[in-house]
Amino acid sequence: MSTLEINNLHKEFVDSYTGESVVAVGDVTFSVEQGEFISVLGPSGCGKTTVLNIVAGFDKQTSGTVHVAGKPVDGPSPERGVVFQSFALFPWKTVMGNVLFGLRMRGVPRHEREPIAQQYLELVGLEGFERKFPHELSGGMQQRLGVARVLANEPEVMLMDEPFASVDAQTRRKLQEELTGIFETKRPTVFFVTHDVDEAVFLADKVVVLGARPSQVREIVTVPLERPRTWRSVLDSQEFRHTVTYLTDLLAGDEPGVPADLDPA
Ligand SMILES: Nc1ncnc2c1ncn2[C@@H]1O[C@H](COP(=O)(O)OP(=O)(O)OP(=O)(O)O)[C@@H](O)[C@H]1O
Repeated sequence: MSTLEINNLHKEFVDSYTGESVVAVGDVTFSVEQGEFISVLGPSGCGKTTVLNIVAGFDKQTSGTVHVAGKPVDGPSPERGVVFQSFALFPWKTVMGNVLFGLRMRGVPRHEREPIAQQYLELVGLEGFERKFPHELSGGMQQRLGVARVLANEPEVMLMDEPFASVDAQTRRKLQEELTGIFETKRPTVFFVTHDVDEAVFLADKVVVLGARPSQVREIVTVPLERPRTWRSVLDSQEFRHTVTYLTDLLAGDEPGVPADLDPA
């Protein structure tokens, strides 16, 4: 049994004013194993966020099924923690308070909460900032807090919707490396939506490529890179460049080309 199983997912939105319907997700089927990192790529508007929202329980599919750890998804749950692009932290709570909140909601006994929260804050490099408020942190630190808050709940799957899109390019690289390190330490199951092919390949074990609307899975590409990964080692690797080229061609709608340096012609 896979941790996340999506079968024949289909979603139509009906415009309440005109009555017209938009097919946001055509027929999407794929699964994610426990401890696997999946990136989801696809053209703008192909339904990536809609699939994520349905897995999160924020939205309901028109047809098809989503199971997490064998149970059908029925509304939001800390078992499917979401890291948002906009951070979505509690501004009135401290860094520690933001992490403690989920633990309290989950019914973790009071005396266990703080050590668990501390462990996850250390994991994301926020030790020493426990008593600060979110507005006192940089964008990158807020995003790391978002990751700590979700992981402290030990979710079945961590859902991430372009979490690094609003931070500068240099911080983004750093956060991607940190997320890889966290993934390699804790091995959560991750479902990561992005537009960025390099990011998708750097982070993931597999990249799920969705086609244009009405979306279907075009291909699932296994990333042939060993872990641990750093940008330095990955950028030097032929496998990384070939995988990025292959996916870029796929997204452009071309037949994937043979990389020039492998072309015998
Ligand atoms: N609440 C909604 N009501 C009506 N249409 C919607 C709604 N949410 C999404 N859509 C439509 O569904 C389609 C898929 O949107 P979605 O945001 O899931 O795509 P996406 O692949 O995540 O896009 P992007 O890459 O641009 O972020 C789009 O055509 C969008 O306009």
